[in-house]
Amino acid sequence: MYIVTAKEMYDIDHFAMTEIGLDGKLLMENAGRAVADRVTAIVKDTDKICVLAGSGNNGGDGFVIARTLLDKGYAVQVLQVVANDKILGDAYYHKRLFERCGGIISLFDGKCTSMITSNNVIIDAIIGIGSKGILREPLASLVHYINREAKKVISVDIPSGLPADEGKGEFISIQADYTFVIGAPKVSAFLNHTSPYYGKWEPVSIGLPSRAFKTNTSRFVWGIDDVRNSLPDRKPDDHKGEHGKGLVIGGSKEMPGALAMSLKASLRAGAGLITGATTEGVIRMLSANCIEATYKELSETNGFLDNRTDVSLEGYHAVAIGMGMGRRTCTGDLVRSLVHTAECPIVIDADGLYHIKEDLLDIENRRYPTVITPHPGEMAMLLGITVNELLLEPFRYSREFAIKNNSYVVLKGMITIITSPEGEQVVNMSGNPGLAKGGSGDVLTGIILAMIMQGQTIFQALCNACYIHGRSADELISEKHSYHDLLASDVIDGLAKVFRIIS
Ligand SMILES: NC(=O)C1=CN([C@@H]2O[C@H](COP(=O)(O)OP(=O)(O)OC[C@H]3O[C@@H](n4cnc5c(N)ncnc54)[C@H](O)[C@@H]3O)[C@@H](O)[C@H]2O)[C@@H](O)CC1
Ligand SMILES: [K+]
Repeated sequence: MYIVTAKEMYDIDHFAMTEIGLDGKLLMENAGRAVADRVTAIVKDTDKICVLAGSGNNGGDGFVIARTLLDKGYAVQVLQVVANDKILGDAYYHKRLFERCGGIISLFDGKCTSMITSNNVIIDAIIGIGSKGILREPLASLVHYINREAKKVISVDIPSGLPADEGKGEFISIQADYTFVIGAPKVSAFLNHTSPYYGKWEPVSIGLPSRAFKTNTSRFVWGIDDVRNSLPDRKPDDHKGEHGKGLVIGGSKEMPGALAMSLKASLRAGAGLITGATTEGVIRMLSANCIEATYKELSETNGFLDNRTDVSLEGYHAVAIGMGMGRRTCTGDLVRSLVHTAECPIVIDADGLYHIKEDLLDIENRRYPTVITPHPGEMAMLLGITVNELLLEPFRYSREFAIKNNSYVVLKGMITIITSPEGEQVVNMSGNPGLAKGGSGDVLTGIILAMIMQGQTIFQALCNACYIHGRSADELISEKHSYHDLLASDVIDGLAKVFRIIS
């Protein structure tokens, strides 16, 4: 499933019409019918439906929906929210079809709000992705009224007034209960501040060819089929070396568990051999608990790693660094020197991110893949901006950082955005609020480390790791756990089921 900006969606429509030859009226017919089909699944035969139709093609979709529902026997009428002379082109064509089928259209006079209260389902086809700036009057007041009074609101393509793109914090929008997105979800369906306006959303296909999407966008949602297609099988004659020898560097006297979580997750996610490099004290605590890992003792100052040991990375296929190591200056020296010298992929997480902020050039100049896995607070810290600024435009900030610093960025959050150094972006939607706990990130880093040693591309490995991590939490919530009690270590145990589902 692709994710589009408004411009990309217009380019896709344009491509379908000019390069493929699909007629705009046909696309509108397909859109309206597909939405009407979904509407019939969520309304009752006895419901009274009011379609609000605006001036553009979104309004045109509304006329098709109204005609289709009328034909199916539903009590449906249209409230046209703009003057007659504003309905033009394909929308006018479909308005006429609706009228000729016996459809009734009322004109919104700025007051006739009884249409909203006397119908129990509102279909919002006021404005789609053509919305510019903040909604003007009288539509702004109408939207406020609907949000206050309407019973069930179903938006067509996007809640009217909501921006399709990121970077816009001020708007007046319909609060939908359901949104049927036309062709592909828009970027705003994935942002913290705009996604709640969609209610439950679902894409509907209108016959736009996949060539049109491939040509015009490079952003998509990673799903289980993508995992199945890219995760390499384990062959009967494989040996442990073929599944990667990974090194996890982290831990301190204050946070020994973070390292344990990454080690165990990495082993459960299929790594061949995993070594934990940490302080003597942490090794003593963990070794009985995580017996499948091996350990390497590093030098320390008062229980925190320092840079006095000469850490050899010879023979390791990938390294993860940062979890539970703390923010002592001596530890920072170790992180920066390893990032500088490691001749293999390196995953930097948690306090490791804090330490690299001082010298991002170390990352930019690396000749081997670098993966950073920040949550929004860490990403904002790396960028020198506020979390609110980041969350207003997470796709743009991630892409700019990844390209500028030649690194893969896994920006964790309600949804996770994975960006390659070339700017390709994937969204992972598995996972749930039960993951908002200490240790979840350490588990994800462990899974990432394992995945990047399994012979997929680094980008696929990151997408698969995020999907698998979130899916484990989803399976656990659907069975025996709740958002409240789920622990990071449960997510490690849940991996067994996810791998069985995938294979
Ligand atoms: N081939 C296509 O382009 C297709 C488009 N489709 C639909 O068409 C929509 C896009 O259509 P349009 O580009 O015509 O645009 P819209 O229908 O989204 O809205 C454009 C209209 O809204 C008005 N408007 C914009 N900003 C406003 C504001 N702040 N306050 C008040 N009025 C404002 C404009 O004056 C314009 O008349 C999509 O969202 C989708 O629903 C579908 O029918 C499928 C095919
Ligand atoms: K709409």
